[in-house]
Amino acid sequence: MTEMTKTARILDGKAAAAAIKSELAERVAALKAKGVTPGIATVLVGADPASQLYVSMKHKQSEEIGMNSIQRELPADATQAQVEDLIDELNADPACHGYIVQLPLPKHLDTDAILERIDPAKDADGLHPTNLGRLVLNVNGEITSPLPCTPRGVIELLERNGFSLAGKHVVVVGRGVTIGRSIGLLLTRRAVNATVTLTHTGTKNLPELLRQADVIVGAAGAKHIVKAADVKPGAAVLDVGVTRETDPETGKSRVFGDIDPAAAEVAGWISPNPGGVGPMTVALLMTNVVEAAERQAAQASGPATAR
Ligand SMILES: Nc1nc(=O)c2c([nH]1)NC[C@@H]1CN(c3ccc(C(=O)N[C@@H](CCC(=O)O)C(=O)O)cc3)C=[N+]21
Repeated sequence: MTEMTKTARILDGKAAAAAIKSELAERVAALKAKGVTPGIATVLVGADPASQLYVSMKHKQSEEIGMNSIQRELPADATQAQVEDLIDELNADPACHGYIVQLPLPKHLDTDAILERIDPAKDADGLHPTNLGRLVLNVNGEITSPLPCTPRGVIELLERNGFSLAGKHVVVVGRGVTIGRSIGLLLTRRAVNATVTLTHTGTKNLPELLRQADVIVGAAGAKHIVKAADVKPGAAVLDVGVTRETDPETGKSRVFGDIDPAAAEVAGWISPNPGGVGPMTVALLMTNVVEAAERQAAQASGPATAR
């Protein structure tokens, strides 16, 4: 008797992100031909090394596809008023078509007030209350406002690998705004047509629900909360969770996902972490800004009658 170890196909986020970036490079070139260089900005408050790394990644990749990148920094002890002045400045800057405020912000700042101050048309994260509200209200029509990046990245990663979500049951683990709470708004739109169950660390019958899933999105930030035994054979499993632990013996920091690695032997598809949804988030962040620039350019040259 031969023992076969099945291995899931990889949802390669780096490859899908590279494809998106080459498409974006063409759209950037088309905008430049019309005299518009799409500009992305980041606001970093303080000098957290992980945040600095993430921000520099975003600038490097934006410049690679021909975008203009604007890097703004404030000291860790910046006041609420200083951050809000910078937001007002970027809102008014025609060279900045979209931007993010890198999270988390220092604890003394009112994060919600800062995020709500961003011009919704320039909201590169797609998480401004106005943009989330538009998603809630518009189930059928075309959406002409920025969309949440990571949820959009998850959907693009599946679709670009030939995985159709129509009619599928997606079980999402995690209720944070960046993924858990917002991804259902995209997945249940008629254009995608998936069915969504939103679960979290307080869900009592989580294994039972997971076993019914055609797609599992692990975004609770709870180490290995999704066990191999809870994955339906052939299901697509996407790992978006990040849990950092310091090894007490070596003192080294290690990163764990929400998915038990043994799930790869049961799943049909698996997105690695790193190399999965992370690169997609950056690609969709840039997509939001290019789309914002396209809309702002169209408005500037549009008919003068409609008001
Ligand atoms: N306003 C705001 N918007 C964000 O989108 C946002 C944020 N704040 N704060 C922090 C988190 C984290 N985040 C990541 C994006 C890409 C990778 C990524 O590409 N990771 C690589 C590995 C990169 C590496 O560590 O070398 C990967 O998964 O393969 C990771 C994390 C965006 N965030």
